Amino acid sequence: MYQSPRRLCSALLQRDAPGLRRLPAPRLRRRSPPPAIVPRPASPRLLAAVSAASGAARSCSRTACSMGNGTSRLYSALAKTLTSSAASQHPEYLVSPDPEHLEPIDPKELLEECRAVLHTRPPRYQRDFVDLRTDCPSSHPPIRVMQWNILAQALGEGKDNFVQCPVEALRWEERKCLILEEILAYQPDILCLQEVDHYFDTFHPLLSRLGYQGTFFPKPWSPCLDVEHNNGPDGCALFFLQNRFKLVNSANIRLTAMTLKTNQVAIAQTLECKESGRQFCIAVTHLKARTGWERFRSAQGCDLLQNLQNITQGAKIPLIVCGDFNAEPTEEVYKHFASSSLNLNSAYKLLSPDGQSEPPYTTWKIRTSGECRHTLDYIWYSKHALSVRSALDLLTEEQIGPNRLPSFNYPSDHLSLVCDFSFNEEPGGSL
Ligand SMILES: NC(=O)C1=CN([C@@H]2O[C@H](COP(=O)(O)OP(=O)(O)OC[C@H]3O[C@@H](n4cnc5c(N)ncnc54)[C@H](OP(=O)(O)O)[C@@H]3O)[C@@H](O)[C@H]2O)C=CC1
Ligand SMILES: [Mg+2]
Repeated sequence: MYQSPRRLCSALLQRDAPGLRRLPAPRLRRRSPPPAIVPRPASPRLLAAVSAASGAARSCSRTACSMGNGTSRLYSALAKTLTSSAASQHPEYLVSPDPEHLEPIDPKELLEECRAVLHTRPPRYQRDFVDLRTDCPSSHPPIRVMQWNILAQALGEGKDNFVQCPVEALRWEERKCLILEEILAYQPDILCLQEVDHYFDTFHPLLSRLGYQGTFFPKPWSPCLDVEHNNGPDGCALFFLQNRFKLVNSANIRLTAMTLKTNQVAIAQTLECKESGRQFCIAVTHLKARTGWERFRSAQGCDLLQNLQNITQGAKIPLIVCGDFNAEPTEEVYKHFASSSLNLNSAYKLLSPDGQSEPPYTTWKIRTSGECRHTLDYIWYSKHALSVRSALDLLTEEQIGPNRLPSFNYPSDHLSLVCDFSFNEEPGGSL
């Protein structure tokens, strides 16, 4: 019998964890790329669970481990016992446990449990933070932002055609742990995700119990819904740590293109830092994919910029925009963002020697049509109000490997981007 979901839930039942505790900080370095690996040590007391999970995983057929089973159903069952009877009238993917009724999870414990589930996988690669500090002393801790298209489970299994990726590498019960491991390794204060099709059964309950407040906005006609055994629509999700920020306002935006409503969405939230009292706006989006849709993406980008102009009161409130723009830096939508009156810069350009070039790739996969290596994901920020203190380096080509992504040791076809921001000292013009 497949037992790993039950073992994973053991952290959920813990009663003595005081909330999110910082794990040892990842190493910081200055522009030196040793391709190190991070072993996944299994603690002795977890060995029984590890062997049960791996044995079950080995014997689990693709059908038996399809989306929405195991942990998903367990969480949904839990939710139905904890929330009002009205919840049971909704489809399974809309049922969410009430975090008020759930105990906090110790992130170290959850990380250990993820690593136990993943112990048969190849080791995780080390990525280092590159120190980008200029002369911006700040008395407050930085704000760590993670941008990541995590790959919708339904699209990965049913539509994306990653021809070099074995189906076993995509099994949700393990891929979920790879995603959580990445989040727990970098401990972002703010998490901006695309292609989330396990919000209600996985990310919302778990991240709530790690201290995050979450918002989800599904695509109106998610392509996930075309896939058999799907787990509901995919969409954008935004999480922030409740002990660091207070929500001031929140907007779910359905993007338009030339006045037409489109299938793409964004979430924009104004947050107030509890330490400094300073406000900023954080937005997440996922623009229309595929070649031939460049003008459509450009129009969606213009609509998003217009919305953000209003929300930031004409750039008075500092802004961070995370997204899978599905556009190379040569595209019109990129140019709109780079030249907007919102005064934005793209954080990952700062990793280049001259600070002017985007990285060579943020997604790398092999489809039936061939190899697709592109820079599509960005973290934009108000350059007058914010500074990037450090950024997480990308995986190297050697680390990504010949079969590209996703793989047994990386769960998505897109790399996560992570930056530490601080407010510039002069408050003139910013709230
Ligand atoms: N019922 C209805 O009336 C409607 C239904 N739909 C459904 O939505 C789908 C399109 O939705 P839309 O939001 O425009 O989707 P997009 O074209 O934006 O792509 C959807 C997803 O497919 C991935 N993708 C990109 N390129 C490829 C590729 N070459 N092969 C496989 N997957 C790829 C994208 O991933 P990434 O971003 O990582 O590249 C993205 O997450 C339709 O196929 C239909 O199923 C849409 C509108 C109306
Ligand atoms: Mg995709």
